Amino acid sequence: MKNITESVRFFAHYFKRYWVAMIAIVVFTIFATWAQVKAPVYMGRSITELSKYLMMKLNPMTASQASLADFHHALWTFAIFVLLMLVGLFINAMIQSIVASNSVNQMRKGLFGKMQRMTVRYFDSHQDGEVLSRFTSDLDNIFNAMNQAIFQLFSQVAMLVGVVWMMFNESPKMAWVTIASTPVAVILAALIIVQAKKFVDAQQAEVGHLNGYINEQINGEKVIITNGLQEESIKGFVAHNDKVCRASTLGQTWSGVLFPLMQGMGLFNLAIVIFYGATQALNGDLSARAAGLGLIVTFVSFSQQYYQPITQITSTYNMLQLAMTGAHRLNEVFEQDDEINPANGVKFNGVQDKIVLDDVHFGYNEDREILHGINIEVDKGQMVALVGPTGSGKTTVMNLLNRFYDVTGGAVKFDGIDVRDMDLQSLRDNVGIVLQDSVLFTGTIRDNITFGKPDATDAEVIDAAKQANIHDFIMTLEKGYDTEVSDENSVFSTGQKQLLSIARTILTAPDLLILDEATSNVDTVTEAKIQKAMDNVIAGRTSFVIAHRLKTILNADKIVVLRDGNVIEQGSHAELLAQGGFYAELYTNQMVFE
Ligand SMILES: Nc1ncnc2c1ncn2[C@@H]1O[C@H](COP(=O)(O)OP(=O)(O)OP(=O)(O)O)[C@@H](O)[C@H]1O
Repeated sequence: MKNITESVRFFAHYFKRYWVAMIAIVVFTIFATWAQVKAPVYMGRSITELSKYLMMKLNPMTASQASLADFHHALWTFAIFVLLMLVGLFINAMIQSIVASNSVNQMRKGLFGKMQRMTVRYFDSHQDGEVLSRFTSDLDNIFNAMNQAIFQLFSQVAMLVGVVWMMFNESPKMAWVTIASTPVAVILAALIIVQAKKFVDAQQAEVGHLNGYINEQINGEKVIITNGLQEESIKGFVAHNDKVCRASTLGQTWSGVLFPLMQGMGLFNLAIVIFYGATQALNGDLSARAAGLGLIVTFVSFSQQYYQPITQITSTYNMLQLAMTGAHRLNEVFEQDDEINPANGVKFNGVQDKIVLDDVHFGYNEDREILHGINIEVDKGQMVALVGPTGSGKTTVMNLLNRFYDVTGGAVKFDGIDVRDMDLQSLRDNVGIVLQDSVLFTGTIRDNITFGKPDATDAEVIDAAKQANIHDFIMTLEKGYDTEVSDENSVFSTGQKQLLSIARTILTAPDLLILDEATSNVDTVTEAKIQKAMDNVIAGRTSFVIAHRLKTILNADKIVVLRDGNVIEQGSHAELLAQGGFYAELYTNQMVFE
C-alpha cells in the first residue's frame, strides 16, 4: 500500500505539469467510453429492427409495424458511435504518448541534475552499474508502463464503470447475469498474480545478480586473461544465466497464464449470457423475441466490453509493478542529500595567509573513525607533501580540503574561515585537482583541456599544454588539438592522460592545488615529464601533493607523515631525515629499491 501511495505521488508530481493534457485525457476517455458503450445498444437495436422487419415480411398478418428505415437508422447510429469512439481513442493515444515522453524526459533531466548536486559520498558508496540502471531499466519500465498501462488503467476503469451503468440501463436482469462470474475471475486473477509476482521478483533479483557479475567480469577482464581464468569466468556466467532462465520461465509462465485465462473466462461468460438471453427470448411472444434477439446481440458486446478491462488490468499488472519499483528507485535518488552549500557563504578568492587543519576528526561512517585529530598548517604558496603507508588517510585529507566530505570534529580553515561557511562554487573554482586516475571526456583534445574554461583561447590552450609537457606529443598527431578522444581511438597512455589532465588544471589557474601523484606505473621518460609538468603547475601556488615516490617531494616546504589516521611526523625532508623516525626509514627503504 505504501508502494502504491508513493507511486501515485511520484506520477502525480510529473503529470500535474501537464494538467491541461490530463484534463483532455479524462474528457476524451469519458467521451470514447461513452461512445464505446453506446455502440452495442444501437447494434442490438438494428438487429431488433431487422428481425421485426423480417417477421413482418414473412408474416404480413402480424400487427408489428416495422420499416427498413428504422433498421438503417439504428445501423447508422451504431456506425457513428463507433467512429466517435475511434476518434476519441486516437486523440487520447496521441496526448498520452506526448505526456509519457515528456514526463520521462523530465524525469531523466531531473535525475541527471540531481546526480550533479549529490554528494561524493553517494558515488563512493554505489556501484556505477547500479547508478546507471536508474537511467536505463528503471526509466524504460516507467516509460513502457506509461505508454501501455497507466493511462489504459484509467480508461479501462472508466470502461468498466460505463459498461456496468449501460448494462443496468438496458436490462438489469441481463446485467446481473453478465457480472455474475466476476468474483470467480477476480479470485483466480489474484491467486495467479501473487504467484507471478513472487517469481517475477525472483527473476528481477537474478537479472540484477547477473548484471553485477557481467559488470565485475568486464572490469576485471585483464586480470581474468592474465590468470587464464576465462573458462571459470564463463562457468560463473552460465550458473547465473541458468538461474535467470529458471526464474524467468516460472515468472513468465505464471504471468502468461493470466491473459488466456481471463479471455477464457470472458468467453465462458459470453456463453452464459447468450444461453440466458436465448431462454428469455424463446419464452416471449413474437415481438418480445425480436427485442430479445437484439438484447442478446447488445449483451454479447457488453459482455466482451465488461471482460476486456478485467483482462487488460490483470495482464498489465506486471508492467505496473515494474513501474512502481522504478518510481521507488528513482525516489531513492531524489531523496538523497544534496551537497550542503551555506546560504550567504563567504566567497573564496584564494588563500591570502594560510590553510589550517585544526584537530580534524573524520570517518566515512559513524562506526569507524579514519582521521584521529589531524593538525596541519600551511602558509600561502607552500607545497605540502602527504606521505604514509597505504590506507593511512592521505586521500581522505584531500577529500576534506575540497569539501567532498565534512569533518566530524575540528575544522578545515582557509584564512581562518571554516570551509563549511564558504560558498561551495567559489571554493571549487579556486581548487584544482589532478587525480591519480585521469579522466578524459568524449570530444577533442582541445575540448578536454578547456573543460574547466570553455572560453579559453587557442594560445592559452597551447601554453597550458606546453607547461604540461604534452604539446609536442599533441603536434605529432595528425589532427593535433582536434584529435578525438574516444575509446576506440584511444591513443593515450596513462602518463599522457595525466599530462592532459595537468594541462586542464593549469588552464583553470587554480589558487590551491591538490595533486595525487601517479608516477608509479609510467616509464622513466614520462615520469620525468610528469614531474616537470607538476613542478610547473605547482610553481607559485599553495599545493598539497600525495606522494608515493619520496624522491619527487624532496623539495617540498613541508612533509606530513600519516600513519593510521594520525600525523606522526612533520617537517622538511632534511629535518625528518635528521629525526631518524618513520619517514627516514621509509626513505631509506625506497632508496634501496630505486
Ligand atoms: N569512500 C570510503 N568509504 C569508506 N571508507 C573509506 C572510503 N575511502 C577510504 N576509506 C577508508 O579510509 C581509510 C583511508 O583511506 P585513504 O584512501 O585516505 O588512504 P590513502 O592513505 O590515500 O591510501 P593509498 O595510498 O592506498 O591511496 C582506509 O582504511 C579506507 O578503507
